[in-house]
Amino acid sequence: MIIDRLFNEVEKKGNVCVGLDTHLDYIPVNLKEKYQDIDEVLFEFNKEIIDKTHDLVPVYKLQIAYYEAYGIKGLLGYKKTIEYLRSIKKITIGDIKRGDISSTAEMYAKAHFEGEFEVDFITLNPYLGFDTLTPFLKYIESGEKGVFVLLRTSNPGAKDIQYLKVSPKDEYLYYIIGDKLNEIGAKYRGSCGYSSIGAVVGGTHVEEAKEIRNRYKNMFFLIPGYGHQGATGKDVSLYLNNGNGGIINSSRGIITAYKNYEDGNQRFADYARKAVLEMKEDIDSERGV
Ligand SMILES: O=C(O)c1cc(=O)[nH]c(=O)n1[C@@H]1O[C@H](COP(=O)(O)O)[C@@H](O)[C@H]1O
Repeated sequence: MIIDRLFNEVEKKGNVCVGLDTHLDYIPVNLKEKYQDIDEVLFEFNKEIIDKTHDLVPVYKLQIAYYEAYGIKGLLGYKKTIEYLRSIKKITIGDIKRGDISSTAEMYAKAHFEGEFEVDFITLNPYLGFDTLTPFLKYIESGEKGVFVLLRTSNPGAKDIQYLKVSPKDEYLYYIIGDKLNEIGAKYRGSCGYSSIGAVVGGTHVEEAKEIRNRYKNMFFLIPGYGHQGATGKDVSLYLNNGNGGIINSSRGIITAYKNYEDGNQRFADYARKAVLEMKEDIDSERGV
């Protein structure tokens, strides 16, 4: 199952997920001048970073908005990047955060679990209801695919809706979502004990971290918020379980790290590697393995 593959990769390479949220402003001018088309610029930047980091990390996440924003050429850059990652056997997450009625969700599943944009995992937004997850289940059942469903996000506005207290137990809304995902996910557990239906839990809020980890023992977490949004190795480690059970995403903190150095424009991928190594060290010193 895909979740066993991810678990095993985390055992070997640690928890860092490189976020390829590639804004054109993040790309050094010298690289932009070298290529004519946006798809080439996006891909070549991503490829250099991938080539310098793939031995250190288990997984890459691409937030699709950064590619959609540049139209068809942008999406071509997305496609080329995921194809490259898959060709070198890296696990890919398409951060698409979709959620819609089931007939439409069926097409989202087809769009991102098959064809030109095929990835191993996608992110989903459950706020239209749990029936929106159904079209993805046949792919998860095949063992090849997995999802990370938004549970409690990293942004300050997470408190506006996700923290509303709801009946019958007067608990935060995100626990209602978590309990249901846990129930649906039980059918899709791999031999590692985790389900291919995972959850997104922002590392920026730590108050309930232990409770969330203990309540959802079989749920694998995608944990964003490290670095630019303020979460530290100590914060995100609270969501891990014996050093596994979660991957920690950093996007700007890795791909724009070069901007802090005088020779960064020429060596952006070296500085991405350095940022990954520092992040790994920070997490490894806290995760208790
Ligand atoms: O689903 C996500 O990945 C996600 C959920 C969340 O709660 N917060 C969050 O920041 N993200 C994504 O994680 C990435 C964070 O980027 P950086 O803040 O640059 O590391 C972006 O791609 C966000 O869209």
